[in-house]
Amino acid sequence: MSSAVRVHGLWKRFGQQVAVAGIDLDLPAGRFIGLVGPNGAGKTTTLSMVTGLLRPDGGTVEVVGHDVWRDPVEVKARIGVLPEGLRLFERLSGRELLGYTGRLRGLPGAEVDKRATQLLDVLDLAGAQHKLVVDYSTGMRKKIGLAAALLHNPEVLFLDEPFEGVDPVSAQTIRGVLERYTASGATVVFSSHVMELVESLCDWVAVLAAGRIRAHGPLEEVRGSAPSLQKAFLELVGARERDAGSDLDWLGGGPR
Ligand SMILES: Nc1ncnc2c1ncn2[C@@H]1O[C@H](COP(=O)(O)OP(=O)(O)OP(=O)(O)O)[C@@H](O)[C@H]1O
Repeated sequence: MSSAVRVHGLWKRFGQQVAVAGIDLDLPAGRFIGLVGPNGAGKTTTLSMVTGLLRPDGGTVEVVGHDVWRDPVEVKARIGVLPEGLRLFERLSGRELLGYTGRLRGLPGAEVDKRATQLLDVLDLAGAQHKLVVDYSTGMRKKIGLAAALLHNPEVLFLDEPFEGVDPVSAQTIRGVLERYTASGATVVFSSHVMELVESLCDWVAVLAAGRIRAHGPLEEVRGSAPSLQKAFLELVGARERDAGSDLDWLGGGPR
């Protein structure tokens, strides 16, 4: 089994807050991989360090055999990233953004045009291609960000919460593109706290909580005998079955 990503002893601290507490991970190539964990678990921090956006305090990261921090250009040529809080060039149209991204990636102009037309079409953005990105909706921004991340046909695609704020129709479209991409041997690593989504898309998962890996492996292995990934996840992160409401006796009907 070849690895898409190898992480060893990864650490990140923000002041007193330890965000990532010594993670070891070996993510296999050609899989649809989900990085799951509750809010604040360290998913974004981990993905930022793995993709060369945030320097770790300690540890190493290798992507397709190259060290991310020693060999950043080699790694960045082989990966696509859809980061959280995606920043785009707002005053470009969707089509111009792809044209610019393609040239930055060193692709010939005619090839960029061809790929951009196909991606805009598949992602249902052809009608909005000449609109400025600043006027795009949340879902449209995710889709144009995804198109920009895919344009150079990366070996590994990293997506931070790609379905957040996306309607079901756009989610289905994104899903179709990603499934087709992994079916051809490429690797997707995406973060989410929506278990149903991860369970239906991924064949390999890593569960992160409080900056540590709680479980990782093929989906069936991590799910174990639990009826769903959600249940397995709640057990793994040690969530108590709280009586949500006993302290909120003022909430709802009755005197205000
Ligand atoms: N730039 C920063 N400065 C200070 N603390 C930070 C910073 N970035 C992250 N943290 C802290 O690190 C921890 C992990 O945050 P991170 O954003 O990686 O979690 P996450 O799993 O992506 O969460 P979510 O699902 O809510 O997006 C949190 O406690 C967060 O408050």
